[in-house]
Amino acid sequence: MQRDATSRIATVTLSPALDLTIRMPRLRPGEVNRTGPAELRPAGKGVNVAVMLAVLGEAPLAAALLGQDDIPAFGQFLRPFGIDTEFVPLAGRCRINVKLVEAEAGQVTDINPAGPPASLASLEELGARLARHAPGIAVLAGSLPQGLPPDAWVILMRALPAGGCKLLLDSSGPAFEAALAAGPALVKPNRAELAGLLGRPLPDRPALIQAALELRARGVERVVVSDGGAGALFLWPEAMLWARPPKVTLTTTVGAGDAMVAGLAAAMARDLDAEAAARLASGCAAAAVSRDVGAMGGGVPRLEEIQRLAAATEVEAL
Ligand SMILES: O=P(O)(O)OC[C@H]1O[C@](O)(CO)[C@@H](O)[C@@H]1O
Repeated sequence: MQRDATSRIATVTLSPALDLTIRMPRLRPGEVNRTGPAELRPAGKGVNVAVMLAVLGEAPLAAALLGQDDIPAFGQFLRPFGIDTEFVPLAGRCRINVKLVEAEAGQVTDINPAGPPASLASLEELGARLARHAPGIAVLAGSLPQGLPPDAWVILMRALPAGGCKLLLDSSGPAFEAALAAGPALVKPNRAELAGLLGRPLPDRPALIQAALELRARGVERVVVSDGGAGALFLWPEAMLWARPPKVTLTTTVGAGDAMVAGLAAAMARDLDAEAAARLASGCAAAAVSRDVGAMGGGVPRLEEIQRLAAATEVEAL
């Protein structure tokens, strides 16, 4: 679906990764673990969001700071999805993030090392290139590379005309806190990230609602707090909802949050109301956690499955 410039979505990843996914019944620490073939594929939060947006029928731009040796592999991976790219090269290789999926234990262990360091000049170059595409929506996703200050997202967004681009933020730690100054239209922390931002535990639903309201009081129009299998809270200007997708068979939790962010960005581009946005985002997340993760380049949910899960999502007004 080709959209006009006001709703063109750009995803920005400052610290992309090659995800190395290894599946095994159970990890035996300290022993030799032999497994079936592992999967290595281009990823990182904004990259994953762009792929899911393409599945939804959008035509996103994926922008990133990227180790120069990996630029061909990322381009090759994204091109078949019809995703345009804008990569500012960094010296060396991007990081390899290890995902250990233990089927018996039903758990995924992520090991996300630091990638190559980035400079302020590379960030400014990315901002200038992004400005040339004049996106209507920018998804700022993932962690920051070494070498950039916590307010890197704010610096990057200075390159875009003020108010000309809606920001959707999915970051964590000090970068999340600092990026609030860029005036995001929507933020999507998970429970732990929001608890980290506010410096207190958020043990139950009332605590999550209170925390989301506090973010709104800080000027964020739309707040989504994802809470794993329990669903997610959607705080919109006109409504507060809890959405819970139907139970699915879990294959991996990796990328579930990114899929939800893609649903939210598409909802924003399509001007969907709170309930429709909650359904689309929940359907994307549920389809992502139950996707077929077999082969290299696989692991992309089908649009029909997203639509089925979106329609079957329970939406409760709070
Ligand atoms: O930038 P972060 O927070 O290290 O997250 C990156 C990781 O998150 C994912 O995007 C999954 O959400 C992985 O593809 C990637 O390895």
